[in-house]
Amino acid sequence: MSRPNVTTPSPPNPTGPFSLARLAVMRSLAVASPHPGAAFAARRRRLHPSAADRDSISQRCWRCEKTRDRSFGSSLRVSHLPGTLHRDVSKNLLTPTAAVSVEEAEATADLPKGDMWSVHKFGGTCMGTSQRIQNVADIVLRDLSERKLVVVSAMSKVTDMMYNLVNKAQSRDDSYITALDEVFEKHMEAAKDLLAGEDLARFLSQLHADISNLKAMLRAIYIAGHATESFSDFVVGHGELWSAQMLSYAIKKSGTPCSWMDTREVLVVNPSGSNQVDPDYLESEKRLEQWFVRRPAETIIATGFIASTPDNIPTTLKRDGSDFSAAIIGSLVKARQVTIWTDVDGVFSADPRKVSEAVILSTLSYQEAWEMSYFGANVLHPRTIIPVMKYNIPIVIRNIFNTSAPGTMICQQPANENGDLDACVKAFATIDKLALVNVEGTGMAGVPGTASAIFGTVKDVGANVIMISQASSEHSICFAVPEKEVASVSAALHARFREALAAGRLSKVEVIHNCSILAAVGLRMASTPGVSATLFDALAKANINVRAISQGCSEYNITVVLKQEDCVRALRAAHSRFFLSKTTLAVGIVGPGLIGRTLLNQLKDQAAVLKENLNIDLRVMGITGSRTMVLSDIGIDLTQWKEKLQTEAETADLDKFVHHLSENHFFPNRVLVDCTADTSVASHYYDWLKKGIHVITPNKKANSGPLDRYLKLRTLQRASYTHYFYEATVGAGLPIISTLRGLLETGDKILRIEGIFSGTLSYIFNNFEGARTFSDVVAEAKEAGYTEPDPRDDLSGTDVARKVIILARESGLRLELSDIPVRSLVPEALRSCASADEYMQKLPSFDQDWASERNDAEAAGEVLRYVGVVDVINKKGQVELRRYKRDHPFAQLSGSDNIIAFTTSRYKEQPLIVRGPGAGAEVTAGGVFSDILRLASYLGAPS
Ligand SMILES: NC(=O)c1ccc[n+]([C@@H]2O[C@H](COP(=O)([O-])OP(=O)(O)OC[C@H]3O[C@@H](n4cnc5c(N)ncnc54)[C@H](O)[C@@H]3O)[C@@H](O)[C@H]2O)c1
Ligand SMILES: N[C@@H](CCO)C(=O)O
Ligand code: NA
Repeated sequence: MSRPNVTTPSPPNPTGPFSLARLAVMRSLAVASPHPGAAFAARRRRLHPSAADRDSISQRCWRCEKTRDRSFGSSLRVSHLPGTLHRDVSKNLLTPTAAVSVEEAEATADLPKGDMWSVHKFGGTCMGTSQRIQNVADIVLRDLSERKLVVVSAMSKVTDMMYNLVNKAQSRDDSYITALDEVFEKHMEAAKDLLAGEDLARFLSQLHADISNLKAMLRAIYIAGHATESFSDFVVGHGELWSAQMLSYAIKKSGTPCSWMDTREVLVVNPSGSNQVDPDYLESEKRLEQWFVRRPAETIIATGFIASTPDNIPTTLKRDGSDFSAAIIGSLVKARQVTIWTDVDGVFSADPRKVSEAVILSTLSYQEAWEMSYFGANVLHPRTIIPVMKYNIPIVIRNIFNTSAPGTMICQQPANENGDLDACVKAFATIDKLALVNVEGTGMAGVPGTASAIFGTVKDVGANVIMISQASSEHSICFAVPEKEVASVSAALHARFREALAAGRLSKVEVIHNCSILAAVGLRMASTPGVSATLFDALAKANINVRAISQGCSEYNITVVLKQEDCVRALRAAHSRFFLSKTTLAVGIVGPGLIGRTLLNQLKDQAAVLKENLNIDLRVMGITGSRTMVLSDIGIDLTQWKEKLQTEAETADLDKFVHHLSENHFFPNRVLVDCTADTSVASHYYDWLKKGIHVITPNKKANSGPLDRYLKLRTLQRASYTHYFYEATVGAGLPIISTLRGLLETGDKILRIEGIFSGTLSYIFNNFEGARTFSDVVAEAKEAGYTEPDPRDDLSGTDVARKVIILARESGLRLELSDIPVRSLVPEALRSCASADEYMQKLPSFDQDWASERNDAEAAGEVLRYVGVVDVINKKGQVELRRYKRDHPFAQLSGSDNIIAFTTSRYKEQPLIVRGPGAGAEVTAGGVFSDILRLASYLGAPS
């Protein structure tokens, strides 16, 4: 395939189509001249190949790059890539020719993609300095596409500097002259850094010429005290002219042929009201074709932002104009891809300033990008998407400062491989500072024209309606408008409906201030059940009230209106539900003692597995002891929690701790794990549950405390969707509570629960043999971590009594702790010991008493066992030291084993027995951990 002729950048052309002189005539010719003005036409004639010239031109379609090396005038027709809708360039520009032969068509049908155009756009930041321009040149050179069209903005800040020149001149501030000097300096410095030799000389000569033209024009503006829009656009557009030329020289420097394009020669747009323009694609296409004939180049640097009217008056594409230029040009050349280079890694799933865990989206559909840009996500202006969408040209947003990031591709809907709900919602966005207007009344239902009257009134005050919702009962219609417009909207509605309000046909026109919108955006929400349920569930769990809802039947967007103060929390809750692991739990650990720290270590070891296998994301947001606490917004690094509790700790404050957890709605599900033995901590469960915080604990104090409190707690918990789990309070990790619940919930009748409920006392009596002393064995049990923080709680039987109470209440008995007769193993003399240590020190003096009690039992072929009984039939509980024959199951235990026998209607002859270690750090923490996972599963984690 032969190469087209390539032209070098055009020499400075002070009398070119958009010179100062030209601008002046253009205005006078504007109406008379239906085609590019006289100078442009002359230049075109000059550049247009004559028949003789054309003989030497390699004919090449400028879009699909099919090339024909034929002399002009011979049979020539270009075949185009399938599906690219290309027009035959030869038809438009060259002599009509015979149809292409079949062989020719076949030979050209499958041109590789790389043969097509790649369009890039580099914004002002990318073009900020000479070094950055060089970087842009390098990126362009690295793109191996055969044809490259690069759209550039002015160097950063230059557009503002240029507008400033105009403003100064028209307000007769003669500092415009020094300001223009600054513009000159900036470009001269950059060019000197970047270029050398002849290229530099050419550029500087052009720059000089442009600056002196601008000076004259600004002078005219200064004298007139006024600049028309086209004058202003003419001045401002120079930033792009200079940056495009500099880049094109920089690329040429590396030996790669390159042309620059003044897009005012090509892009034709019509003004279309409120600071917008509509491209004239047909005319632009025609002019682009002409441009290519004149300057067929492989790499073209085009000016962004600027264009001209059909009458060749310079204009701009307005806001985000360079993106728009790239999209229009991309669609004109049917580019393979349009890459928009910017300073972010791509489009985020939510505003990263509000959601620190927002992720970069790898793909977005055109519609999604469109929706996102509406919501102010700094993606692309919606109009940028329209031109490329028509031809399914992907737009890729990439970070010039991080070229390793793949960016976000905006393209036709990519396949949803796994049908996940989270693949349906692509992103979340919010709009603040809104007010809801609610028009309500019985006179609206079935009355055609009410909506029209309402919105006609809103239109008359020029307010922008952001969202509308009307339930099908038609008794009310509500809509959101910007807060700053609501006063006039409300006043206008009151005036418009004065009579209806007076007559009672309308009951109110109400304004709800301080609202925000949260929108979930995703093309695949359409026809996917469960998306809105998941969204609203996430909001409900975060305790967020929804004021209004709107979803169009296109289903690209679900919009909810909420209180502005809830908006960020709502955004985070929704985002984490869809974008983080399926079940995300914010955990607060109270009491990092033996059980608490063992649990933290287990969480640390298992977190990755849970995330990977069960989609459960556990984040420990805070750890508090009785003196210090450490808090985190995203989750404490569990490999370092101990150090953090020392180095980053603050004074413990349980209220603050709970507030931190409940107010952090980054994670919608929150659980407090009480690993203390503290009654006062347990007394907070009610409030925590009320706040929507789940509670998990091995602490027996709440369930064995005053009956009325216990009942209140259970009633609240049953009436809410908040969970309270306490498996480890009885038998540590053994499934005691869950077994009992299983029996009860399936309709079994509990008759009696009897067993050894104390790991400590089990250990003591299992090991209190031979020459061993009682006090030694107690010390061992304490050392092994079986005892309560104060071992007297075990020895006194209180711990067992608490467990008996817990099971009794679970079985429906309404007993108080004081209703349970308990045989205490703490000698009377030691009950008043001030501390556990003092008790442990004095204990040996009672070893002899214990030895004789044990010996008595042994002599009878029996062992001592400390048992608890829940007698459901007689509604009683009891805790005592009993003697059992050596062959009794209770006599067969070892270590800290618990054994619990459930005698029920179904398990009457043989009780259901659960046996195993019932105390100790690992098994207890494991029991607490499994409650956490039970909670996760209640909250929706997969089983
Ligand atoms: N050890 C076991 O085998 C076992 C088995 C089942 C249940 N339990 C229960 O587990 C809980 C913890 O037992 P442990 O052995 O880890 O006790 P521990 O004394 O080692 O730990 C308790 C921790 O809680 C802290 N704490 C106390 N009051 C606090 C408060 N108001 N605020 C914050 N922190 C406070 C303490 O400073 C300590 O760090 C107890 O309720 C116990 O009954 C223990
Ligand atoms: N101290 C208790 C811990 C388990 O609740 C025991 O020994 O059984
Ligand atoms: Na248990």
